[in-house]
Amino acid sequence: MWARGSDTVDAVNRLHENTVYLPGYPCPPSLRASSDLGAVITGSELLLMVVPTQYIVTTLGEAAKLLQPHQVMVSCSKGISLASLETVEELLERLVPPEFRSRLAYLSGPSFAAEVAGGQPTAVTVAAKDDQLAARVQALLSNPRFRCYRSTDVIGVELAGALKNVLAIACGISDGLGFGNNARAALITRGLYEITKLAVARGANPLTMSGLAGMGDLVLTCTGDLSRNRTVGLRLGRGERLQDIQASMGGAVAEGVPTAVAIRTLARKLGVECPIMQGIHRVIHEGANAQEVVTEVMSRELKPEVAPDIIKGVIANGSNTNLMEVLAAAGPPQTPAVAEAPPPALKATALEGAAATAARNPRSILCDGGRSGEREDGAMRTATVAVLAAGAGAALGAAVVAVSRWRR
Ligand SMILES: NC(=O)c1ccc[n+]([C@@H]2O[C@H](COP(=O)([O-])OP(=O)(O)OC[C@H]3O[C@@H](n4cnc5c(N)ncnc54)[C@H](O)[C@@H]3O)[C@@H](O)[C@H]2O)c1
Ligand SMILES: O=P(O)(O)OC[C@H](O)CO
Repeated sequence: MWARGSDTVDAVNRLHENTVYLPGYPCPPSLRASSDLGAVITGSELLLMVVPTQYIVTTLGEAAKLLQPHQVMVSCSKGISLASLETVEELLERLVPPEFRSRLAYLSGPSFAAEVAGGQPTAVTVAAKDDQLAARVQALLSNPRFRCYRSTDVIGVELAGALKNVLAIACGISDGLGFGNNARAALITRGLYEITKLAVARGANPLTMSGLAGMGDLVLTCTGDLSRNRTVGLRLGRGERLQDIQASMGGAVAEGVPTAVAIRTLARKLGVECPIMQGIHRVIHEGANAQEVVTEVMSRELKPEVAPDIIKGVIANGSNTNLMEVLAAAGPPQTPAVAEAPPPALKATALEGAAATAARNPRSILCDGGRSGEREDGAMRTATVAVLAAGAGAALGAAVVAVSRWRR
């Protein structure tokens, strides 16, 4: 093991415990620590790179040139470079020799170090562009207490791991302000939507966001008090200053603090709207009042839960997902049959008609068209219901009937 500080090296070699960063968890006596990075790199077959993202370039630097194609490097860092807006994948591909690029893998997912060290059951994702490399790392690192899944969606796994840290700070702030479970659940859910939009805009598979590196790590870090990012948020919400919080962390890092800056710039460049992430940036880096930011975010223009252009992006980027295989296998889409909203007195008949149309057509899905919402003074209206014939209807099975009613 390489460590920067001689106190860490000493503690691991003499006491067989990382008393500086992970006290209370004995290391195997066979583990040797050194501060000679070149020696550690050249003497290893599989390297785990676990340096905080903002220090990767200065730490690895010239030593990256020592890497040989028979070796493998697995990054466990979760962040985005503030200096260049690069993901860890992009940073490493720039630093290592060209022939080593195919030897890079990325490990991410819900994994508090203390629980892993304590032998608690943990599941993570290992991503590599080459599935065979991912499978090799998966086999090497898995054991009955540490289960690795594999993926080839490197950008998805990387962005999910980096962006959840910003949301963990948001959840901490919310809890620190005294908001309840509803607020935390809303932040996690709408935060995942923002992560998905950004990741899909960078070419990620949307399904990765519901996996261990996405939803898994997001839930862990937003709700688990072992999280440094959530803890920073909690203390901010209770009124402490960021500088004081960071100064008290003994060198430990909350990756979400710099990632919040990087992601604001990245979101602007990609043209992706991320109100929660932007709000967090304003609170932690611009000194905005958290209560006021919450009110602003909650008072924005009302909108659909999932924007239509996101669905298009998801389909376009999900070309290696089962969904696209299902769509392709189901053949060309059929002409949509649409049942428009009837006057209130006739609605039951029209809805039954729409449902009957769906039932006759095994390839159809019946869903809420979501187009109504216009006010008709004091009147209660029934939502427009559209029967959309989608090619995947047959494969998806049951038709869903969603009818909504509302009163203003
Ligand atoms: N701790 C976890 O539970 C956990 C789990 C999964 C992934 N990660 C990721 O691993 C990465 C490292 O996190 P950690 O928990 O090991 O860090 P940490 O907060 O425990 O420790 C910070 C580390 O950064 C080093 N450091 C501080 N200043 C530095 C500098 N100027 N140059 C080089 N190194 C410097 C310190 O020596 C120390 O090793 C992060 O990207 C984190 O998101 C952490
Ligand atoms: O302590 P945090 O907030 O850096 O989170 C640690 C890991 O990323 C959890 O998977």
